[in-house]
Amino acid sequence: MPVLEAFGLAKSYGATPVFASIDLCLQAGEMVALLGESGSGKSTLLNCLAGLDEPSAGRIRLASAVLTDLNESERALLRRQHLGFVFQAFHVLPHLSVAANVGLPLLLLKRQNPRRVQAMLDAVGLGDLGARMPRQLSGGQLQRVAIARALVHRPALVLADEPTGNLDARNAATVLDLLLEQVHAEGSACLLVTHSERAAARADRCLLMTEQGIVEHNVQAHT
Ligand SMILES: Nc1ncnc2c1ncn2[C@@H]1O[C@H](COP(=O)(O)OP(=O)(O)OP(=O)(O)O)[C@@H](O)[C@H]1O
Repeated sequence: MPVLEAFGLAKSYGATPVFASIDLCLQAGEMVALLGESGSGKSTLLNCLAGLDEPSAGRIRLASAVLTDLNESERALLRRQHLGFVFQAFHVLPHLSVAANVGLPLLLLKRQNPRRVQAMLDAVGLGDLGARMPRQLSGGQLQRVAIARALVHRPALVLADEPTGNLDARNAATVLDLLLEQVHAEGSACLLVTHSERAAARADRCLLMTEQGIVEHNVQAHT
């Protein structure tokens, strides 16, 4: 069964439509890139899929729950259990150590597990840096912390919004490869919003947001 299914999603602000006729299906363990012009509604769609915003029409099923039938507190619980997030601006908490940041989703679920935290730190190449504070890390390292945190609780779905937007080309490639590797290893699905065809080419498949809805998109592979 797919991890995420959306049917006929539409979103308007007042009389202004942002998107319409969005159908989407993500399987476990696949990273799907979502491209689209600025303002086409990619971030708004991610917010709807995360249950942070409500679509004007349509239905979303996430991890066998119908998200669009849930109230706000039920959506918050579903988000905590089944979603991981990676943002452009890292969103690592500055007053917590690297290990505490990675362990936060487990703490919130009352499933603390230092061995799992260490395994995720090892997986993203930060095995020796768990005791450091975020200010002692580079941008590329901070995004690796965010990837470890997004996956530590084995979420069904990871939503990544421009995760390499603040990184140089070399760090961007490393971070994307790590995200892809971890998504494959952990069996989560990942929706990667990006402006970069180069980033999109690293995903398992690529979609394009258009005024007619979402369509499959072929990207040229670059290194
Ligand atoms: N709260 C809001 N109220 C009214 N309009 C909004 C609101 N949030 C977003 N919009 C509008 O919805 C449209 C889509 O915005 P969104 O940020 O989802 O696009 P995007 O594809 O993610 O853009 P970018 O690639 O530039 O980040 C834009 O025209 C934006 O101005």
